[in-house]
Amino acid sequence: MQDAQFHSSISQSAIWKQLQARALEMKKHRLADFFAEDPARASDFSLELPEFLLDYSKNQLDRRVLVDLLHLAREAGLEQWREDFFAGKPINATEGRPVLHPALRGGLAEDVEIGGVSVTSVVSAELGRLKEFVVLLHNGDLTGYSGKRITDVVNLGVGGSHLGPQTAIEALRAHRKGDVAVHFVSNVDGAQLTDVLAGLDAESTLFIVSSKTFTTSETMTNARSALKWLQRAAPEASAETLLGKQFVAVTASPEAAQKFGVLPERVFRFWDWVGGRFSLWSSIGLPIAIACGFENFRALLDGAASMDRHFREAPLEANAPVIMALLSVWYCTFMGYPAHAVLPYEQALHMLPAYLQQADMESNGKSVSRSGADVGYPTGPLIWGQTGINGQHAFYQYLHQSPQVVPADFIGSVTPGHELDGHHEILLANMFAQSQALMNGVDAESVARELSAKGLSQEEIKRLTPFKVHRGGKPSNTILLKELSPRSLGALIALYEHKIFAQGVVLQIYSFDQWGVELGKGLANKLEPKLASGALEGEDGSTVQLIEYYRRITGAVTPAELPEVEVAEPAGEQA
Ligand SMILES: O=P(O)(O)OC[C@H]1O[C@](O)(CO)[C@@H](O)[C@@H]1O
Repeated sequence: MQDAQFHSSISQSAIWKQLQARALEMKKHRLADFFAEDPARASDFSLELPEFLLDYSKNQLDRRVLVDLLHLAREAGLEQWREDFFAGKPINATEGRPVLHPALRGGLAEDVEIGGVSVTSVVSAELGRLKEFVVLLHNGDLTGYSGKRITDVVNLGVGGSHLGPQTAIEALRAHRKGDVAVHFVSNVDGAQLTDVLAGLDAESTLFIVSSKTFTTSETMTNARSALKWLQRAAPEASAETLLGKQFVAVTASPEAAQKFGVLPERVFRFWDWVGGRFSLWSSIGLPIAIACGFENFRALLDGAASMDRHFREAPLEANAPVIMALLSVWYCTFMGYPAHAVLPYEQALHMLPAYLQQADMESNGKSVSRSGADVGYPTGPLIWGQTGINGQHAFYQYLHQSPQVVPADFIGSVTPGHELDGHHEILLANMFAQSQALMNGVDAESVARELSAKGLSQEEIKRLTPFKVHRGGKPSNTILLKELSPRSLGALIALYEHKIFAQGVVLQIYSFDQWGVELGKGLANKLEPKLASGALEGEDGSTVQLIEYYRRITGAVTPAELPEVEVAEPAGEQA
C-alpha cells in the first residue's frame, strides 16, 4: 500500500544496481582482511542488547555496503511498513488482515482496535483464562473421566500449532515447573500417536487440540484417534464426558472446536490476525505455560516485547532484526547464496532450526512481488541446521570446504544451563573456533608449513596440500546470549520474527500469507479416497503407478486388475 510513495519496483532502483556491483567487488575481497583494514570493525559491526550480543563483523561486506543496504531499506519504505505493522494496518493484504503478534506480548506502543474491540483487552482476558487453567492443572484440580488427576498433556497440532511450543519447552528445560508432563503429536503417521499413547494412562491424560483453523486434516485425524483411544479405555463413559473432561482446544475458530465437542469453557482462542507460525505467544503457548509455569510464559512474552520495542524504536542502523534482514538480503539476493545455516551451541535450542525453517521459509519463500508480478530475484534463504557440535561431526565439512558458501548464525549462551564442570568452555571454544575457521580458512603456505613440521617429504606435502586448504571467507553472525532464560528466548525468537518481516518488506513480497502450502493439501484430500479404489483417469503416470503399487501391495484390488509391471532383478547389496 505504500508502494506509490516509495520505490514501486525496488530492483529497478539505482541503489539496487549499486549493490549488484558491490556484490561483484565484495566477492573478490578476503573476509579476514576486513579486520586489519578497519580496526574498529568488531565493535562497530556488533550490537549489544539487554539479552545478548549480536556480532555481525564476520560478514562479507564493508561499511559502504552496509550504508547501501540501509539506503535500500529506506527506499523500500521499511520505516513506514514497520509503523503500519505496529499500528495494525492490514499489511497481510492477500488475506486482508493486520499482523499483530506483538500485541500478544504487550509489544505495541498503543492499543489497536479491530472491529471496535481493543486488541489489548481481548489478549489480556485470554491470558487470564490461560493462567487460571494452568493453576488448576498444577494444583491437581483437573481430573479425567474416572476422577484421576491429570498428569499428562498431549498437544495435537502441526506447523505453527506445534513447533513454537515444543521448541520453547525444549529450550526452557532448566525452567520446568509443576509435575504435569507435556507430549507432542504433530504427524498424521499413526506411529507417532501410537508411541506417545503407549506410555500414557487414559484416565489421566488430557489432549490439547491446537489448530488455528480447526480443519487441518492431520490434527483432526489425531484428535479423533485420541478420542477413540479414550473410548476404548472407558467404554462406559460417553464421548461427551470424555471430550468434556479430557479435551481442550486452542483455535481461532471456536465454533468448530465446540462442534467437535470441546466445552466452551475449555476453548482457548486466538485471532485471525495472528499467523500460525507467529502464534506461540497466543493460547497456542498453553503447553509452554503448563510445562514451565505461567510466570515463565509471561517472562517469555516480556522478552519478546522488549525486542518489539527495540525493533520499533531503534534507528535502522542500530536495529538488530533490520541488520540481520539486510545481511540475509545481501547474501540471498545479491551474493547469490541460497542457503543459511542456524547452528545453536546449546542443546536446549536443538529445535530452533526446525522452528525457524517454518517461520522464515513459509514467510519468504515467495516468487511474486506485492504488485503481483514475478519478483525476479531470490526472496529468502533455505534455512537448515542443527546443534553446532553435532553438525561439526556431520555436515561442517561442507561448510568449510565446499565451493558453495553457506552463511550461518552461531547461537550460544555465556551461562551454562547445567552444573557440569568443563563442558561449557569446550562448547563455547568450539563455537568461537568454528566461526573463526570458516572466516579465516587456512592457505596452502600454512598447510605446507604444518606438514613440513610433521616431517613429511616435499613430495608428500605437494600431494596433500590441496586437500587440506580451507579457502575461508565463509560468513557468519554470532548471537551470544547472557543466559538462556524465558526472557532471552522470547527476545531471540522475536528477533528472527522481525528479521523475516523486514526482509520481506525490502524485497517487496508479502511475508504473512502461505498460499504455497494449499495446493498440496487440496491434492492430498482429493487423492486420499482414491488410494483404495476408484478411477485414476486424469492423474499423471507417476501418481497412477504409485497408487497402483499401493493397491497391489495392500491388496486393495486384485492383481488381475493391475497392468503388468516389470520387476527388476535385485541388484547387489549396497552399503
Ligand atoms: O493451526 P492449523 O490451522 O492447524 O495450521 C497448522 C499449520 O498449517 C499451515 O497452514 C501450513 O500448512 C501453517 O501455516 C500452520 O501453522
